[in-house]
Amino acid sequence: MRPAKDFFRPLAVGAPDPVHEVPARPSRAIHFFDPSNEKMASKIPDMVGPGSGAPDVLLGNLEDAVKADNKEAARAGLVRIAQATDFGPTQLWTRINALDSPWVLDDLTTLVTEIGDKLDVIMVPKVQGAEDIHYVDRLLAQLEAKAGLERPILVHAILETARGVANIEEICGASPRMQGLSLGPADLAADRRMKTTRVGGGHPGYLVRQDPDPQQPDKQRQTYQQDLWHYTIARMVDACAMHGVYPYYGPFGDIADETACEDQFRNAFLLGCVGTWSLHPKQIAIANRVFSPSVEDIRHARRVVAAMGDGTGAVMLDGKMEDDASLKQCLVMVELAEQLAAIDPELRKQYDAIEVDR
Ligand SMILES: CC(=O)SCCNC(=O)CCNC(=O)[C@H](O)C(C)(C)COP(=O)(O)OP(=O)(O)OC[C@H]1O[C@@H](n2cnc3c(N)ncnc32)[C@H](O)[C@@H]1OP(=O)(O)O
Ligand SMILES: O=CC(=O)O
Ligand SMILES: [Mg+2]
Repeated sequence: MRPAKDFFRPLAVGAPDPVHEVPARPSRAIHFFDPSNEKMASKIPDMVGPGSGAPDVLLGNLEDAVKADNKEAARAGLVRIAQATDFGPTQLWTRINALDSPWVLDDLTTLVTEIGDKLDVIMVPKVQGAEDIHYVDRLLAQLEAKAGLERPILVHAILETARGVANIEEICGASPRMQGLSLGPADLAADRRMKTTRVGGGHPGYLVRQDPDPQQPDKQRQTYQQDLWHYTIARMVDACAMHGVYPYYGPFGDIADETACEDQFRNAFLLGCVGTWSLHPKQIAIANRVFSPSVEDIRHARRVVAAMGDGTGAVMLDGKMEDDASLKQCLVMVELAEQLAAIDPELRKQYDAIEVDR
């Protein structure tokens, strides 16, 4: 661990100063694309915001899902797209190859020196502990200095190994570059020897069953499917909140099952995640819908804010007690709505039309 006095010092001479607080930029949908897939790549310039259908983040993926033979083409494709595109309010992220792969060094050196001024966040897969973040941190500082960048590129870790989960707090606090964490349910399931073969989502076998009725022992008992990812997401949310970084759900691989995708995203939103991945264009609308507070929630939150006056004491609203703590819950919603309204004109219209009565 670096001592506190050195934590915010640049790790290379000439590198930009680290940020002291991670900027709270909306990132409801982190939309993955394969820059080596020409058809997919050709759609990216038209997916840039502002606009309600746009993802908040476009992510050029270089790791899993890109064929080994296409790794170099993907890297070069991302450089081409980034140089040719004005991303406006949309963030540009990339997912580099794993730190033990033969491609990652070239990913970092090429991307930072060629398009470092366009890249907001680098997603690092299969992070095992703080040592992985320290490696990337120093290398990025050296490359930023070489490229003459004026702002630091942030780092996002994917949580997809048991060791990564065990080291979650030290990963979140490893560097001022840490922007957030995503759940990697496919790799994590494999690493933990879980028995689901799905990419995210539930499993019908993971359930609890209603107790037997002693009066009717043969009666069919209700079962309730449980969320396989609850424990991991809850840990992520706490570790991220503790370190002032942001938690995200990850991939939902059953592209056809939009209902279950929405449910999984909503569970993550309710628990504290700020966004999720979108693998297919139709998942963008789901993510944008789920990770934007509803008009009803914002109306209620604003009513509580208005009713609470100076923010202390207790009041009754619609038969329910509101106080300093519930006011803080409501302010989380109101602040998120303000950030989203700044980049999403349709949401702004909806939130602006809310009338607040006592
Ligand atoms: C476990 C993990 O690591 S998850 C993260 C890694 N995985 C990924 O990044 C996967 C990204 N997504 C994909 O590769 C694809 O969406 C697939 C393979 C899931 C499905 O692809 P397809 O079968 O081509 O989907 P589909 O036929 O519905 O595509 C419809 C259109 O959307 C385009 N499209 C599909 N996915 C994307 C995307 N992610 N971004 C932009 N456009 C896309 C297709 O090119 C197609 O264009 P067309 O209408 O001009 O023909
Ligand atoms: O990279 C994502 C995963 O689920 O694995
Ligand atoms: Mg993975």
